[in-house]
Amino acid sequence: MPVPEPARGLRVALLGCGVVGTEVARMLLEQGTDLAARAGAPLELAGIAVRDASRPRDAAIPRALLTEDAESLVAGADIVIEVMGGLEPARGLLLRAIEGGAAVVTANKALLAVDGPTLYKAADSAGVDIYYEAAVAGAIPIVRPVRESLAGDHVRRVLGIVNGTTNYVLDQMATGGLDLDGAVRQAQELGYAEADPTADVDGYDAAAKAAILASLAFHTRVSADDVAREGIRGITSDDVAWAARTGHAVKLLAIAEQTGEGVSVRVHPALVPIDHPLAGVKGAFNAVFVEADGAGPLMFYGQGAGGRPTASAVVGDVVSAARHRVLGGKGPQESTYAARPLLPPDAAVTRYQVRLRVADLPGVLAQVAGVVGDHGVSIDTVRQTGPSEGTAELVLTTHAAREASLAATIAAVRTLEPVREITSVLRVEG
Ligand SMILES: NC(=O)C1=CN([C@@H]2O[C@H](COP(=O)(O)OP(=O)(O)OC[C@H]3O[C@@H](n4cnc5c(N)ncnc54)[C@H](O)[C@@H]3O)[C@@H](O)[C@H]2O)C=CC1
Ligand SMILES: N[C@@H](CC=O)C(=O)O
Ligand code: NA
Repeated sequence: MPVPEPARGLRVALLGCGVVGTEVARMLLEQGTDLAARAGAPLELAGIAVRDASRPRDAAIPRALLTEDAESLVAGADIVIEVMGGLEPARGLLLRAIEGGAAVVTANKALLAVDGPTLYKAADSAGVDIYYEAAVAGAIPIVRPVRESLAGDHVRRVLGIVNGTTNYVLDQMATGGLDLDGAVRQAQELGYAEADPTADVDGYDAAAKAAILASLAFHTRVSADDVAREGIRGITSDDVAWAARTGHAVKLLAIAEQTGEGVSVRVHPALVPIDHPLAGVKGAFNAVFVEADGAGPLMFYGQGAGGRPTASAVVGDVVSAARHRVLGGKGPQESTYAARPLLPPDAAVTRYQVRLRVADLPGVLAQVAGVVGDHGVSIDTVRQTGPSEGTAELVLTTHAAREASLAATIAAVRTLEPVREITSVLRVEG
């Protein structure tokens, strides 16, 4: 039997050698034999583009591979991996890689949520792959299942925790371990946070991921600007403690829904009942629920951040792209044929928990309840604590109401004479 010709090695260019890039390089170098067998050709790490090649680095990174000339590295590559982050030069380098005929793999959700369509169109025209599993929920296979496994189904809703940093921070606040700033610092040290962690804290990172997931799930172009976004900066330790007292956990949720009217995508903190599976998602773990007509409910769970888990998703994509180089073919392209209308943020319908401090006088509860009812919002439960120093705390939980009705209700309640303070307004989900 003739001995098969060894396949030509594929030149892989790595852009960025931070938390994720270091682990991608380690996997490519340490698992070369297995990866070559799975891809059908050796994956040769041709170089690693960095800002400063003289900086001390992990011992696994061969100095000879480091270059400060990303443009030249990209020019000769079969597969380009972008784990630098940021919009530029990442976008320009990826476009040049695609135009030069390379397949690209990126973890850069911020870029994809802002200008993904430019990259998808370029990849389509050049007939090359663009893969981005690591861009949503780190190690969890979610992009591929939504894009490929559910391509025959009708997805109604995607709901989940897609930011590891904020989940870690809320967890620390709940256990009394650290305050928001201290927990964010620790998330940075653990490699979960973005280069600028305000992207995590203020919900931009989760909004980018929600936009990518909604685009895939609903075959409709959704960009970061289309997502109603609220981060966790306003969440206090008191909110977290009250949540526990009323049988909830505070979570930063990403919710993408398709209704008869269109598509709504939002990111905000919410109270999740303590017996709901999302309430049990701890640390930097993520979980995503997908509800589809045929499949019914699906749940995806795993590590949403961190160097090695994210590198797992990146290297998986590299193997897929390499297989296409060896065997021919191409992965799926962007699908936006449905072009569903995008609904305004205040069209969302959800339940709310409102905490307010009121004067401890007879009839106050009836007065508040009357104003709430006048706005078409119905109260599910009321809880009162106090009195203390002449005031009592009311905790109202509503039935499902439109965001716009709730906003008008809160504005009216705030003007009532006995109302001293609206302490917090949190959505209740799950
Ligand atoms: N850290 C995580 O858990 C996850 C990160 N991601 C994404 O992966 C990407 C990388 O994230 P990290 O590794 O955490 O960031 P990082 O900040 O640790 O690493 C980025 C590296 O790229 C380098 N870099 C930036 N601009 C460069 C340029 N022009 N030329 C050469 N090198 C350049 C930086 O110096 C840095 O070392 C980002 O897009 C991030 O959003 C995605 C999922 C999870
Ligand atoms: N900063 C992100 C990293 C992964 O996408 C997070 O905390 O989830
Ligand atoms: Na993923």
